[in-house]
Amino acid sequence: MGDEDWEAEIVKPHVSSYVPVFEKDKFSSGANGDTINRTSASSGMYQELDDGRAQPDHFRRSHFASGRSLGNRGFSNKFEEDDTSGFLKGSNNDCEDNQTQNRGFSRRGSYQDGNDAEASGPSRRGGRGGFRGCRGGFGAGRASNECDHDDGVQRVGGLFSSKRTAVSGTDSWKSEAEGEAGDIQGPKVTYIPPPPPEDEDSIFAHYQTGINFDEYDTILVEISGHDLPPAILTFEEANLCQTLNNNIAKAGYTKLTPVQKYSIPIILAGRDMMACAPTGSGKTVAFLLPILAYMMRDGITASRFKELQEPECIIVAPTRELINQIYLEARKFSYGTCVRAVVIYGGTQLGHSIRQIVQGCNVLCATPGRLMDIIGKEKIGLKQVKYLVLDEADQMLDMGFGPEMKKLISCPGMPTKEQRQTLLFSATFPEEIQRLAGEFLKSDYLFVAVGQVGGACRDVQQTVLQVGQYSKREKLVEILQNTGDERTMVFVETKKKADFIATFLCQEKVSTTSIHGDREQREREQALGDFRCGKCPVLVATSVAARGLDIENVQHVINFDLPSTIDEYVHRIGRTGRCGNTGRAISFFDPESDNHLAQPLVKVLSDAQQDVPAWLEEIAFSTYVPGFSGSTKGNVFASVDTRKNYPSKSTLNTAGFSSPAPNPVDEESWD
Ligand SMILES: Nc1ncnc2c1ncn2[C@@H]1O[C@H](COP(=O)(O)OP(=O)(O)OP(=O)(O)O)[C@@H](O)[C@H]1O
Repeated sequence: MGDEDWEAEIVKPHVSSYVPVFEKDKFSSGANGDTINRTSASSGMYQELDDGRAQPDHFRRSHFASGRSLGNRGFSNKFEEDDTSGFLKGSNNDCEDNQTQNRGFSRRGSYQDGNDAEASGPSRRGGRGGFRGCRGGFGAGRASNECDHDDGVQRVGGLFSSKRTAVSGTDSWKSEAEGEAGDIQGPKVTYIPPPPPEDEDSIFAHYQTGINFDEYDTILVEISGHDLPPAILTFEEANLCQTLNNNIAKAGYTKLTPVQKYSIPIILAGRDMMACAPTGSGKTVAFLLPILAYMMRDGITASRFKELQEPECIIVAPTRELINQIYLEARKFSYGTCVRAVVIYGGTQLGHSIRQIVQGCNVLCATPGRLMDIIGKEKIGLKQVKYLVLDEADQMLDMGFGPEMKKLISCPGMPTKEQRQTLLFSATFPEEIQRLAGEFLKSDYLFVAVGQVGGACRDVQQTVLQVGQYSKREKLVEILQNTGDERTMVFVETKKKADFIATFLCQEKVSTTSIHGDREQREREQALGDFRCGKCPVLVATSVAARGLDIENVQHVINFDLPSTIDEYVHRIGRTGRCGNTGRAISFFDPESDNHLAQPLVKVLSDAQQDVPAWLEEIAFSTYVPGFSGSTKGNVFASVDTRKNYPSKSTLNTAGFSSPAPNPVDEESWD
């Protein structure tokens, strides 16, 4: 049975006016004649919204579970399953591929931008068949990822939703919001995210570094390029202004992480760079601090009286939640200064974004779609851009976002790469993407690799279990029974499956919420909030939550479905084991669909000194994967810098590294 059938089980396909799917105790899907029985406890999995759309009610009652009693576990008493499939069937019509999404209704009737796809159509399926698992496989990333291609339009089956949030009456930008949909027929997006708390305690709230924080010093760092500025070992050596130092102290930072030791002086020296460092090792601060330091040094101040706001720094990231998180970090470290950070992202009212900008904007944090919208509306000028930061840069440059990024750098007014500083950060950098980056970076950029390029965070204990797709739910419940109230992210392949698994877990009395691209922005933020605060200790997510999110106390990541690429695997499991804390990742490996990942998975596991199951090694060695050449053993770099003829230097980033790094001009000392 294909994914489409899987997804169909919770879908009332192509309904334009909602008929409760589980109106009767017994739902006959018709097409296949399979039946779903439900107990009264599971009644009303879907609720009708006042705009006629169906809403899975785990969203409403995701906190209903008193504790996490899983006593009622096992789903045989809930569903009658097809013996052979283990999955409930509905109509086969509702496959979630790009074509379908581009044309018609998804389950909730929301019309989905084809770009915002996970398991996106042909390329995704094709990826299963061919080799896409190895990092370095061009095009392996974006096509299978769910990100935020924001055009600001909430598409609802070609109809305007009747359920709208009121726009404030005296909204001078209302006309802009009206125009948000542009040429595309669709309702305007009116969601205005609540402002973040303003009190100092909230701004500087942070979590503790973990027991392995000092272990970062033992990671090998490799830098390549000419004229490397010396690394710094302490915050003091960065010579930041007093306000920044105060903010660093309030944030609870006492010691630099390796990527910070190298990136801060490189950026302060005005160099372009590409930095690859493990998930959770502090890349955000590595670029924010030197940028803010520059702004402080140059006396940059935000002015709400300027007609045209011209930010000095633009930061882009692939998802709304991630860019918001980066913004909160920027706000934290610019606290008490005259530098103003602003965040804009899709799924929110365009007028709101514009209002934020006109109040003064030095650091503009944006998702690509919203950024291009704002630029198109001439609400910001680009002439002053001194810093362009691409976080999750490999994703920002791949097939999905690459064209938009190219448009950005060729926008009228945007300084050329020679005139601006461009900074690329990620935990993964496939070689092909590194080559594409040349268009964005000055030719003498520096490449910093902390640990192995694309390697997994060593603080995550990785386990791979062989689980066929029909046993996955049972296994999931079994694992969650043992994790108690610990925060767990469960990654699945598709948006529909995310809904289904979340609903299923709610039925099993596990407080669960979900995040994926079919949910409205308000719901996404609510879900993340409920997960962060522990109200819902389980978050079922698609790849939209795979990268960058920094959530305290995520102890577990479960790959219910493995992703199509190894790079995404590395990002997903990196939601735990952050900042020196330890975490666990359990992945369900289904030999029916995941064999293409076996080789890169073995490599990632062994490089991170994790146990590699014998069965996985067997599959890896029996599966021919063209193009995969990575060693499966040893502590070698997979790839560092795709440029040839650039000197590189490896150094142990030890705590006892008490003098500045060797004179970088002395290239011989690098080898
Ligand atoms: N020097 C430091 N001391 C203490 N905590 C730090 C330090 N640097 C960063 N952190 C904290 O570590 C956490 C992870 O940082 P960050 O989100 O920047 O990681 P990242 O490398 O960007 O991860 P990812 O690859 O997943 O995006 C954050 O909570 C951040 O505040």
